[in-house]
Amino acid sequence: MTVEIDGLMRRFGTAAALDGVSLSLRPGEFAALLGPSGSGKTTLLRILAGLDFPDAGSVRIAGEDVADVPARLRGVGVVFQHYALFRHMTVADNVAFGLRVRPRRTRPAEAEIARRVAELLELVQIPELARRYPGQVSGGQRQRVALARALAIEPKLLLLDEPFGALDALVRKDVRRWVRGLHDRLGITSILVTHDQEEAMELADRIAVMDRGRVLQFGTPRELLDAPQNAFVAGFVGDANSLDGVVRNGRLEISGLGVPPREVGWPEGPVRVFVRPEDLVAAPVPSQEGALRVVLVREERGGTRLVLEGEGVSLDAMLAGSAGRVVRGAACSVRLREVIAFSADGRTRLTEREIARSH
Ligand SMILES: Nc1ncnc2c1ncn2[C@@H]1O[C@H](COP(=O)(O)OP(=O)(O)OP(=O)(O)O)[C@@H](O)[C@H]1O
Repeated sequence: MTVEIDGLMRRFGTAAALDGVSLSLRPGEFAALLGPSGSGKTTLLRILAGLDFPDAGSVRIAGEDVADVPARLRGVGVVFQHYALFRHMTVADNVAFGLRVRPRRTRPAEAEIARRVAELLELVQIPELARRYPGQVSGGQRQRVALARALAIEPKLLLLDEPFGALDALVRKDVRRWVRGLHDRLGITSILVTHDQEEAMELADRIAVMDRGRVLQFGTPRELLDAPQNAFVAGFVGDANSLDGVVRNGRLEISGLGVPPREVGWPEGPVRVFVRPEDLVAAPVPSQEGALRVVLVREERGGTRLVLEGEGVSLDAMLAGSAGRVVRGAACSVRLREVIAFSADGRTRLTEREIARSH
């Protein structure tokens, strides 16, 4: 089932919540909308669900323009962060709700509804909770009820708005893996709204990075990490250090790192430079030589992660494998392995890996 979103605009007063959003989803795809608060993610989801309407642009679901299709006839299942379960209804009645409110013509008989609810509770692995009320089950179980309720109408498209936000970290990991498995088994198309990168990276086939009502890039997690198309994506995805740089006389100078200028074939002028922690390799030096100081040391699986501070900069770096141990307060120098840089307006990617080659 395809979803084609074309040129969506949505204004609230003078502010544009969506400012020309176009996206195309493949059948069976799991997409995520990732972006800071207020970037328009929920507005886009609400328009897809038929709970809000665009000022311009179109949405086609399975080839059909849904502008005039009311929410309950769109075949779209929605799960919100706060479940929105009916507290006075049992788990089974909550799941049955979407079927019972159908117009009589398409409403299944009660026996059929009961059969489908039992099947769905099996699917989400909580058959024993059918007669309980939402207040009598755990957060993770409530989330499963909300999913079963969204799936009851056999949606072609499943919309998930921060569905794991209210769960604690451990349950969250479990539930999201399970949701991805369910998506794969049912063969539906899903869109997840989140501001948690790790969640988007783990769950989604492709991620749309949003900022201020626009989609700045739509790509696989790998594409976003390896080839960000603009400075916003480079800074937002993957914890990169963002640094001021300038190209002068054909050489790139990066402020605050204490690394020598490098020859680059870029136009003269200011640039924004992004360096991932793995590509900023630190090694201790005698204290009078180092411009950078270690302020935090954290042991990780892949090595020792450091936070370094220098004149006007705070950097996430990795300790060189050969460096032994460092303590807080130690002086360090750094070596750059790979950088991604953009022109000052953030729109033109200059080049990658140029610095790496010059080492
Ligand atoms: N009903 C509304 N009335 C006025 N402004 C709104 C309304 N709904 C959303 N907005 C504004 O539109 C912009 C986009 O909001 P939206 O909720 O889509 O962002 P979001 O990316 O989902 O944010 P969050 O991650 O905080 O949920 C925000 O500036 C918000 O204040």
